[in-house]
Formats: sequence, C-alpha cells, structure tokens
Amino acid sequence: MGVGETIRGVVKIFTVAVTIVVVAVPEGLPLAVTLTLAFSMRKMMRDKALVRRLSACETMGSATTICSDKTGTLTLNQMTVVEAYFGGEKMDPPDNTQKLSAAVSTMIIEGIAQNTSGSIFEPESLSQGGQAPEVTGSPTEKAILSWGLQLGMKFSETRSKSSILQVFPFNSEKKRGGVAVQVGDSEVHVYWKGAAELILESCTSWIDKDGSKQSMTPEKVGEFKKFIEDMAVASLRCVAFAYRPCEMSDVPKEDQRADWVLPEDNLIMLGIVGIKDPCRPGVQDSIRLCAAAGIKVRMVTGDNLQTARAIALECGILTDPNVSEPTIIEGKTFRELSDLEREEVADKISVMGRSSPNDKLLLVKALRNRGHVVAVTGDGTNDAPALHEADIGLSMGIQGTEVAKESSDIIILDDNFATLVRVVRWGRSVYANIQKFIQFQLTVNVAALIINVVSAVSSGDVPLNAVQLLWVNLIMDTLGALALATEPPNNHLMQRPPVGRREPLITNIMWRNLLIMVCCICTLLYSSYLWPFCC
Ligand SMILES: Nc1ncnc2c1ncn2[C@@H]1O[C@H](COP(=O)(O)OP(=O)(O)OP(=O)(O)O)[C@@H](O)[C@H]1O
Ligand SMILES: [Ca+2]
Repeated sequence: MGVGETIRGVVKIFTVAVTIVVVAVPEGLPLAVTLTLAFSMRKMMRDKALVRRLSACETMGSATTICSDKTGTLTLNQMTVVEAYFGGEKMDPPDNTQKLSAAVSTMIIEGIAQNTSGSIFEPESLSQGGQAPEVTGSPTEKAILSWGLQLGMKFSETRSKSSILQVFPFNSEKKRGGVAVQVGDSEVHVYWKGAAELILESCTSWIDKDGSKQSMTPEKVGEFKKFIEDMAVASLRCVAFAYRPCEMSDVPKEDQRADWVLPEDNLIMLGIVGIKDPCRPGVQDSIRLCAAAGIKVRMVTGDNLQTARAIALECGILTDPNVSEPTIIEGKTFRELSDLEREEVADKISVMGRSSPNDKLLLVKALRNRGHVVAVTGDGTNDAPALHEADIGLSMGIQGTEVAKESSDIIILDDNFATLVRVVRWGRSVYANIQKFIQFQLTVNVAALIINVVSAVSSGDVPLNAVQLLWVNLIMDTLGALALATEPPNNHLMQRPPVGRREPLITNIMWRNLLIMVCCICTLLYSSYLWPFCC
C-alpha cells in the first residue's frame, strides 16, 4: 500500500469521526436556551418584571415556595390612620381631640412633627384656598403625618419651636424610632414611636386626657393590650407613641452627643394609632393560582402577629382563623430555635409576624436545606442577605431600596404579588420550552448517530458527510430553536406541581417519547434503504 493511500485512509477515518461527533453533539442547545431566556425576559418586562440575572427566569419556574413581604406586595401600601387611642380613651373619629387637654394635644403634635423621617410641604397659597399640603415619606410616616394635619398640626411652625438634639432613625430590627428635642433652655423631650406592643413594654406610666401622668398598672397594661389586639384583629398596623422628659444636664455635651443613646426605658405612653392598609385587589386569585400550581406562599412581615394573621386570612394565605404555632409564628420564637428545629418548623410556617430581616434569612436557609426552591421578596436594605441567599431574590421596584435591587435577580416594577405569579408562569414556560427543544434535538441526534455509526461500521462510509451534516444542523437548530423557544406560556403550566430541585431535566416520559421516535425514524430509513435489495 502506498503512502498516499494510507494518508487518504486516515483522512477518511478522520472525516467519518468528525461527522459522528457533529451528529452526536447538540450544538443548538445553548442557542435555544439563550433564545428562550432572552425572549421571555423581554416579554416579562412588559409584564412589569425586570430580569437582572437571565437564568433566574428559569429558576423561578421551579420555585416550590414564595416568601412574600406583606406591606406593598400583598397590600396596597396606601396607609391611613383609622383608629386612635390617646389620653386613655378611644378617639372617635380618630382626629377628634376635643376630650384631650391642650397640653396633651401639643405634646402629640410635637411628637408627630419632630419624630418623623417624612416631611410636609406647605404651599404658601394655602391661606388663599390654594393647594393642600404635600406629605412625603414612607407610607407609615405619611399616614401619621396626614393624621397630624387632621389634628391641626402646623408642620414647619411646630418644628421651629424646638430644636433636634439627637435622632434614632426607625429600623426594622428594633421596630422603633426616636428623637430628642430641646424646648426652651433646659427642657428636653425624648419621643419614641414604634411597634405598639414593644413600646408598651418600655412604658411605666401613661398620660391621662387632662395631661396628668398616671402609673402603668397591670389593669391599664391589659387595657392597652386589648386595644392593640382589637386593632390587630381588624388587620390594622399598630404604632404607639411614647415620651420621656429629660433635663439638659442629662444630655451629653455637643462634641460627645453623636454617641448619645436615647433613653428607651421608663417611657410615658401617649397613645396608639391603628393604620389601615387594604389588601391588593386580585391578590386572592394570585394566591389561589399559586396553590393550584403547588407553590406555597408564606407571608413574612414586620407587623404584629395578629395583624399578619388578619391580612393572611383576607388574602387567602390562611383559611382557618384558629391556626396556631408553628403555622403562624413570631420572628423571635423562630430565631431562638436551633438550626435543626428551625428546619423542621420551616416547612409548616405560613405566616411569620414581627420578623426582622435576619429572620427572613434564617427562614430562607432552613427552607433551602429542606430542599425547597425558594423565591423571596424584599424591599429594605437589610433584606439584602436574604435576597442573596434565596434561589430567586425579587426586589420591589417602587418601595425597594437600591441595595435590595442590587442584590436581587428580578425587580418587580409594580410591587404587585400578581406580577410575581406571572414571573412564575414565564419561568415554567422557559423550562418547558427548553425541555421541548432537548427532546427534539436528542431524538434527531440519537437517530442520526445510530444511522451513521451503523453505516460507518458496515460499509465504512456515512450517508451524509461532515459539511452536509453541518448544514443540516445549522438550519435545523436555528429554526427549531426559534420555533420552540418562543412558544408562549399556556394555562396548563400553572396546574401542575413545580419541578423543584431534584427532578431531572429529561423526564421518563421524555425518554419514552425519544425512544419511540428514534425507533420509528431508524426503521423507516433502513427499510427505505433495504427495500430495493429485497425486491
Ligand atoms: N416609620 C415608622 N415609625 C415607627 N414605627 C414604625 C414605622 N414603620 C413601621 N413601624 C412599626 O414597625 C412595624 C413593622 O416594621 P417593619 O419595617 O419591620 O415592617 P415592614 O417591612 O414595613 O413590613 P413588611 O415586612 O410587611 O413589608 C410596624 O408594625 C409598625 O408598628
Ligand atoms: Ca419589609
């Protein structure tokens, strides 16, 4: 045998090998995955969800549980003060201060105007019947400031009467915010405002409607608690106002004042307000849709447990009003469990009240350890760790802070729970489209592989050479990917359980279809090839 012939033989073996590799590798897959992700990302944008990490679309489709915030996501975030309890009595309507003495009213108004992170813009034309004052700030602050206006508060005037010495801004961890103001030369007032039952615990006395200070007897504590409970059952957010007088001599000098920790014990209770934040319309339907899709929705909120329960009942997360721990649990109780106990309890939790952002993180960790694919919503800066830890972090486009948005995979532009459910639908469609493409591609590849290998072994030659096969692949892959990747979601997708973490991408049914199709294709091709020999 000559050298030329040997080389030709080697080249032939090489081309056959290349041909077999070309048919065996599903080159179209990355194209199809990217196409379907990019396509649904654009569609999701129209549905008010901005995808930051492409693969999150697909992960969202396999989510088994959603831990959702309450405020703004399940509710409208339009808060108004609808109940108030000051001077030891309920005010009816909540802006009726007739029973309160002037001193008490002044104190309440000073507390509202100074102890706030919001602001009020008072247009000058108001006196001539012009525009109404404009209130800005977080929804809770806005509600309280608007209520202050109803009480007759003159915002800038009240603020100019005293000067602020120190501020402790509200945070979700401590659930309270405070301020120290100097009135006159030596008088200092420290105001606190925050989660009602927590503030109540720090109070040792209360202010009567005539302005006299009464000590906080167990009966009175019971009365306050009853009032908080009643408001919470009516799904109101409860915020308490407390106060403590100080002397200028107790306040550190100006150069050390930055480290001054505002005194938070021995407070005097001024009163409590109940803030209504209605459920979003349509939230019930979305939650029902999730239930049908096998996704458990859990509410994690900073609000009082009873308020959380009432809202959860309203929007359908809970159906039985008498559920108990651990279905409905307080953040503190959950925090104090051991890692193992937490994992056991996590599965059962539907509502977590009075939670801090760290509790959210613990819940996400516990659920993930149980094998769940967890989607979490968050808005605050300190929600960032939970958003990071979750399989899919969803931040709020309107209420969310930049930090939360940066840590999230998807931004829900309208803060609405219904959008979240639409994201799940798109996610499932991405997953289904990828599955369809894989099935198509594998069927063709396996059939082509069998035919090529059998021909190569039996005759030493292949039916189509490498270049021809590449052409076929090019056309088939791109068009196939385009067709299958852009298929829109259908309703059937939301009626089956989530795929979760463990389910294989290629299911048994897909293998079965694949085998049947491969058998059909091979039989057809071989019989058409062998037919002339038989006749
Ligand atoms: N600006 C505020 N000043 C004082 N107290 C507040 C303020 N905002 C909220 N609170 C109190 O803190 C509690 C909840 O605070 P937190 O910020 O943790 O919840 P949230 O994030 O607003 O709620 P969610 O988790 O449902 O979105 C409320 O129940 C209320 O009593
Ligand atoms: Ca929150």
